[in-house]
Amino acid sequence: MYVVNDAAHQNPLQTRGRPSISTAPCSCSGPFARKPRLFYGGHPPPADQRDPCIMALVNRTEPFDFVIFGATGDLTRRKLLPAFLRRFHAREFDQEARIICTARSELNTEQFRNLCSATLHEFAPDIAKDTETLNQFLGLLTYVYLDATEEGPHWQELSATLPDAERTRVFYFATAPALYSAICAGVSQHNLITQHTRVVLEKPIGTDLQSANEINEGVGRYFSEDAIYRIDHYLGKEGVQNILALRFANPALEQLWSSEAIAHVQITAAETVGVGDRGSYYDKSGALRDMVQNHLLQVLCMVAMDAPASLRADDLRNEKLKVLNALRPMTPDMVRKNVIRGQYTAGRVKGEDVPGYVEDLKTGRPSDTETFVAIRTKIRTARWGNTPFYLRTGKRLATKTTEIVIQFRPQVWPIFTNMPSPGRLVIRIAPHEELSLVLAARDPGAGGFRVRNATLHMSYENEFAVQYQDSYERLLLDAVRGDPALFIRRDEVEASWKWVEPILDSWRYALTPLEPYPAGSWGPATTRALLARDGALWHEDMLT
Ligand SMILES: NC(=O)C1=CN([C@@H]2O[C@H](COP(=O)(O)OP(=O)(O)OC[C@H]3O[C@@H](n4cnc5c(N)ncnc54)[C@H](OP(=O)(O)O)[C@@H]3O)[C@@H](O)[C@H]2O)C=CC1
Ligand SMILES: O=C1O[C@H](COP(=O)(O)O)[C@@H](O)[C@H](O)[C@H]1O
Repeated sequence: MYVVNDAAHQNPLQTRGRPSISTAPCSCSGPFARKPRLFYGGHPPPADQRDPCIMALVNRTEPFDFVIFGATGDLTRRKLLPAFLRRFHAREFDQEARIICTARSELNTEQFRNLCSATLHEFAPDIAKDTETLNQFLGLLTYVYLDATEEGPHWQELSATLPDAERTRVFYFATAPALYSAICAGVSQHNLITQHTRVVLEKPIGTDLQSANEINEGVGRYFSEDAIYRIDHYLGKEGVQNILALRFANPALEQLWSSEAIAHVQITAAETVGVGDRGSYYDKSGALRDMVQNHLLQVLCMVAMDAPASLRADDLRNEKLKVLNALRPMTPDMVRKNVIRGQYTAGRVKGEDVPGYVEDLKTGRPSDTETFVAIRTKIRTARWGNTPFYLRTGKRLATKTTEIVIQFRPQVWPIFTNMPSPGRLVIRIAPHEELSLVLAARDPGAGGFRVRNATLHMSYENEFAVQYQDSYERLLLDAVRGDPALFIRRDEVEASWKWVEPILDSWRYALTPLEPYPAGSWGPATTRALLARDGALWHEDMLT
């Protein structure tokens, strides 16, 4: 049988999708013997359709211990456990792995596994229906009651689940950040930090620069920076990583990648969902902290950074940091002119009536938290100095869309009398990964030389016949393997907060009005004016 070579790789960005296989002889007989079929890291076919010789070309991990703090929470249920189940099903790790789940709910392991079974049927139904895989996976889970803020025997119980100091050990903090320091102190006091331990921090890393520093220092007292993995799930998205390939594997495109050819860049993360049951968190956060400080700025970095020397973590992070440091600082006057903040009111989304934000909160009190933000900014570099970047995100918008629009400049001396609007490249990340290049083309037929726009379109789903990983699948296993390339370094967090803070300060003095927008729209009406003054249109307006 052909077997996967388990050699740990150095950088999944470089090796992902092409791990080596060793050629131990196949022990099978019949039509499949010596004729292995291969698939690339996606989900293998259901068990009953599996070719006995199929070996996933996935980078198998060594056995590891993964401890989740906050294992009864929403994130663990909806994202972490389904992601692990999928990777287990793809045979990226085997039954020697241990996933230790901790929280304050009074449960034993059997009760916890039963809860997980129901959760996995809900959030990974395609895999959970394979009972053999599901049961094997549930067998990896152990539940330990643990209140991070209290000393007590539960820490010894946790310790007892971690007998092997030589194994990779990951602590995943899926709790409120206020608990991070207490958890670090607990694992340290009980000698649970080994030289093979790393820690994954969920967002938000703070609500401003000072609180971010407090969190980073709190964790930094126990873990060195290279053992701290700050997750930003946007970096794990296939479409976001593809920005690297698009830019740095297509030199012709990279030649155009500057203010010389690019009039402006739009980065949009629009959601149709409202605040849901995360109101108590969201109302203290708002769209600027929840989405812009982290996800949108990271995407902006991927679009704007210079080519890194390699795909190694620090090379990537150094280039991203330069972009963050080059963002034009916001003064109160600039915030007033360049930032729109809005809050959704009742409206219709996808054909359904939905309530406004304040009703969604169910507190009975008004709120001045923004559920929408649009920002016009510039990057003070020779490459980008003359190109505005527009960022926009919001809840209860017209469609679920995450995309980047690269708007090219118009022809300097048009020889055609009826030139259409200048071309653009649209990098769509959600709901599907797609690339569209809008170019001018001659309209065929009689009637003179007419030019109009035509679109070259590529859908990743059609182009690459693989079902690729969700970002949490990728990032969890990157943390296990010890590859920090898609995680955020402390100085990036600080630089992001430094840029965002003046906006928050200016809002505190009510210098920017909170504008209502109906659910199902594209945000407050003034959002259009932000671009109109540069003679530009948002993407949806270009299409009408
Ligand atoms: N949910 C999401 O979609 C996202 C969440 N995040 C972040 O992930 C983190 C977790 O979010 P989420 O799952 O939604 O939060 P939840 O409130 O749903 O879950 C919190 C978890 O923390 C546990 N917990 C609370 N207090 C203690 C304590 N003193 N000791 C030990 N465990 C404790 C809870 O256990 P118990 O209930 O048993 O007490 C529960 O398991 C947050 O930082 C959030 O910002 C980030 C991105 C998305
Ligand atoms: O981190 C967050 O991201 C989600 C949006 O993520 P996406 O992958 O669906 O684009 C957002 O809903 C949530 O408020 C925020 O905390």
